[in-house]
Amino acid sequence: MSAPATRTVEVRGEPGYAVHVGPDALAHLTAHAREGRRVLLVVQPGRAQLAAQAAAVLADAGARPVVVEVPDAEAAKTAQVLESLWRRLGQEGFTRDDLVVGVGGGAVTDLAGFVAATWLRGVESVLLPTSLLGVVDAAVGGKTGINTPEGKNLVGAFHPPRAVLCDPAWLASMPRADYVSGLAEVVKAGFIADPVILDLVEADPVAAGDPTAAPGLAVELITRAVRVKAEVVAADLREASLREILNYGHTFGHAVEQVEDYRWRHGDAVAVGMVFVAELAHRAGLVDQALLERHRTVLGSLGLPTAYPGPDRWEELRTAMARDKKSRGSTLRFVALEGLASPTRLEAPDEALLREAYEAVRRPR
Ligand SMILES: NC(=O)c1ccc[n+]([C@@H]2O[C@H](COP(=O)([O-])OP(=O)(O)OC[C@H]3O[C@@H](n4cnc5c(N)ncnc54)[C@H](O)[C@@H]3O)[C@@H](O)[C@H]2O)c1
Ligand SMILES: O=C(O)C(=O)C[C@@H](O)[C@H](O)[C@H](O)COP(=O)(O)O
Ligand SMILES: [Zn+2]
Repeated sequence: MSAPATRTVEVRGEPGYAVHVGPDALAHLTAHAREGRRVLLVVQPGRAQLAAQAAAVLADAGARPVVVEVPDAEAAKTAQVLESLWRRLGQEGFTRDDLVVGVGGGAVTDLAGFVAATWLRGVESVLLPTSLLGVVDAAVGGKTGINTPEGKNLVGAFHPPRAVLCDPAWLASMPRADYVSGLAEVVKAGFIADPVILDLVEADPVAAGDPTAAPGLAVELITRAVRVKAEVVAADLREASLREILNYGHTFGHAVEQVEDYRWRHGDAVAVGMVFVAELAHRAGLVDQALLERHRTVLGSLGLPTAYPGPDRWEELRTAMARDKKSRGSTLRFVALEGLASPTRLEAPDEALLREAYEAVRRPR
């Protein structure tokens, strides 16, 4: 089977940047290596081989790479880890001309991006996402940050990278459940803006869930989702309004993650969140029965959860939703659809409808 060609999605901005997806992605790192340029590679455990390849590309072009491994997953997104990276940059004498490169999943690209945003009030970053969620979501769009004991992503900055590079072959080692969870964000892009994504998944959900067996489909789905995000963040980097559509399914999804003490995968929670808000929008007269059911069939065909059964946790979920970043005062605000690829806001929905939507996602189908 021949490897798919590398595709490039441009993210417009000042400055803009490119997202390269395909087998030649790593070669684009050379464009960011200058003679003598110091480069801090912030690396997730397990990604040392890729980091070594990236360091070699940089060194061959005359740059001076420094490789630092950070703790795995959310343990990387702490003030302590951030401080240790600032100290290292100081010890190595990094200046404003130098570069930070993140190698790993979304946790590391968030951290590396925030180190770059804060060192000397901002140096350049290049991100090498190695998870599906990383390439279609976390690494693109300029949101960087860390967690505090009070919650996720509470400290951060908008600091777009200078490039995002991903060879889908890097994703092959991902556990299947994590890959499928990342597909929830791809499906989200389908519902809010690009229905071809839904058609592709519906045509062959097995292939869509297997980047090794179907690398061409993986590149197609990834670049389509990246294009949706690129268009949105180019128009509204700081989430003044339009960018909120990327939060489709996240109001209920974030609440499930919180109530479940973050034991649920993010994409799994977003999948149930999309079904919840589709149920809500259906009851509000915005979404017809066919579009509602399409949520269940597309997500379910990939093996994503479409229900949140179990004991009644409505009060906890309702409280968690009120703390959503999109809330204003005590008013709940949802991103909903008023038709396929036609996102809108659903503000202060009737409490009875909210409860009905919850009961609908409590019942497994
Ligand atoms: N900035 C944004 O806009 C944005 C958007 C979405 C998510 N995020 C953030 O991204 C993070 C979630 O990203 P994630 O799902 O990539 O999680 P993650 O970075 O924690 O990675 C999940 C696990 O997968 C492993 N992993 C990574 N690449 C792998 C590979 N190729 N093979 C095998 N294992 C691999 C990691 O080591 C980790 O154990 C969260 O912190 C979230 O807040 C940010
Ligand atoms: O990039 C965005 O904007 C998003 O909303 C993308 C989401 O999929 C993602 O989960 C993001 O981390 C949510 O951001 P946050 O503002 O809730 O931290
Ligand atoms: Zn998300």
